Amino acid sequence: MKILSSAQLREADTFTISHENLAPGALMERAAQAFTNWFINHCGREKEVAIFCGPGNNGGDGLAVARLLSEHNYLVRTFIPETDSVFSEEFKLNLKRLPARIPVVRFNHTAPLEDRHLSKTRIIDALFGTGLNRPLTGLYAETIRFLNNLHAEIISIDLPSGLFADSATPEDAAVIKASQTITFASPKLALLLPQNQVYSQQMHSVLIGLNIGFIENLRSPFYYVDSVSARSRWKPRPRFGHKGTFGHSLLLVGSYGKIGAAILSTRACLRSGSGLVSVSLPRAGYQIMQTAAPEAMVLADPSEKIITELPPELEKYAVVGLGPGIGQAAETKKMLGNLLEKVKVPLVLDADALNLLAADKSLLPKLPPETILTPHPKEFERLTQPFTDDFERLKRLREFCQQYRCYVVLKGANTCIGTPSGNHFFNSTGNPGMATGGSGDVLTGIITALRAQGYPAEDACILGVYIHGLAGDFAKNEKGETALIASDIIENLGKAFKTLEETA
Ligand SMILES: NC(=O)C1=CN([C@@H]2O[C@H](COP(=O)(O)OP(=O)(O)OC[C@H]3O[C@@H](n4cnc5c(N)ncnc54)[C@H](OP(=O)(O)O)[C@@H]3O)[C@@H](O)[C@H]2O)[C@@H](O)CC1
Ligand SMILES: Nc1ncnc2c1ncn2[C@@H]1O[C@H](COP(=O)(O)OP(=O)(O)O)[C@@H](O)[C@H]1O
Ligand SMILES: [K+]
Repeated sequence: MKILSSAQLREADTFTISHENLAPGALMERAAQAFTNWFINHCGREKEVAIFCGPGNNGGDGLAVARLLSEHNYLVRTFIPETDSVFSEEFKLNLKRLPARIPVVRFNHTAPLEDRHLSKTRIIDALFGTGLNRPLTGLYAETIRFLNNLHAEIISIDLPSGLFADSATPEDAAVIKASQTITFASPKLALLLPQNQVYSQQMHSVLIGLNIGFIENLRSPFYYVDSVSARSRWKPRPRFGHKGTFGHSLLLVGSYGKIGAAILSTRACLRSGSGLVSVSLPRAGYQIMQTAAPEAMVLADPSEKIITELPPELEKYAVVGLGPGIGQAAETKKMLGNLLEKVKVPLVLDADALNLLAADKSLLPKLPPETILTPHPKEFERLTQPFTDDFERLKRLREFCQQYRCYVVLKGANTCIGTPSGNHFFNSTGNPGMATGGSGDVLTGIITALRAQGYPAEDACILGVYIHGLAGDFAKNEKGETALIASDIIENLGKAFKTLEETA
């Protein structure tokens, strides 16, 4: 799914209205209906609903939602800040349509709102959406601070008011802190970035019937990977396939004390469909690996504690995955340099392989084209340089991928995959339970296995990250977030792949 900017959404609104000859307010009615459907499914009638409406079309949505919720027997009040803003036509239309039974409270100061028991209500924030063009001041800022201080549940329509959709919001700006944002037509870029997490704990995107053909022709470097887009990249295994069809993965993983990382990536690789898996690891890990993963073939490095050498016949493997648990010893770094000189098959680099690259950036131009790197934000910062905000980080990601013709999987909530063509794919699966040691090693195993099976680098990254998160979500259903460990993700890979297989 494409992530559209505010300007593109405006264009798509205008095109849809004129192309489908929609009556004034008809598209807003669809949006309000989509929001209301979500609300009815998630929020009971036990609490009163207080809807704060701004002067533009976001406020118009709020008024339409007030009418629809009242028709569904919710107790609703609306609140309109009195300023010298000009009300939009659709705001005025929906104000006219508001049934007389719904109170409209106009206020020019928040003090009189103190005794309206708002902390016991559910707040709907319809002050500003994608039309915000400068930080909020005056009564609007005061209203936002007042609402945040209530510590009530706030549900934002389209965007938390005060948040810029496509660029960095100034740090001291007044922005609603929502528990949920129900966003229209396309997830907004700002809601996918960690720096804005305080403004919306959850985000849910709903469709409002914007013209599909028009959206297909819009150009955007940003995509959201949902179940439909993940499924479209998945390929069934051919009936006459044999283990040779699905590739031979070589993993170079582990060091003394970190053989666990090697086991996690190996098991994940086996569970993700690689035809064969070989693991090269320090001698200390040989027996442990043979016992922990009998399906894998094990090659022991001459060194007891670290990886110092490349196994022979690199060309017989379909892919090489390197990094989890390897440490940063000088001999291991030499082996990495050697690998970059010799390797002719796709590479997946993670963890200390990335730290070794960061410590000697002269190795970066030697990365074979289409190498996949899977850093967490700190590792990415070491590879590039510190950034002031997440928008700058996205820019660095784009530049890095283009400069080194590589794919970067920037891990975290809504992991972002950068590609050499300048695109960014944000993942939709996963949960904070996955923030636990070893989760990343599992991801390396998955992506390596997908590359072994012949998935192009872009598909291997997108599908791998999606499946990893989906398995994490299944693990969360069983164990909850707190107790979740990386092995639980591996145990749920079967269920995750099966979900794709059955719905593709
Ligand atoms: N278009 C459609 O058909 C559909 C649109 N939809 C909905 O509309 C929303 C977008 O609506 P929108 O474009 O009217 O923008 P919105 O966010 O309500 O605010 C604009 C108003 O705020 C003002 N303003 C801006 N910044 C300000 C500031 N800092 N401080 C003070 N004022 C400020 C600006 O006036 P200005 O002062 O800049 O002249 C203008 O009056 C979108 O998020 C979605 O919810 C859906 O219903 C689907 C169909
Ligand atoms: N809050 C979160 N939501 C979704 N996924 C997360 C979250 N936190 C971490 N993850 C995922 O867990 C993995 C952690 O990887 P990493 O930091 O490399 O861990 P490790 O080095 O311990 O294996 C990444 O794939 C990341 O996307
Ligand atoms: K809003």
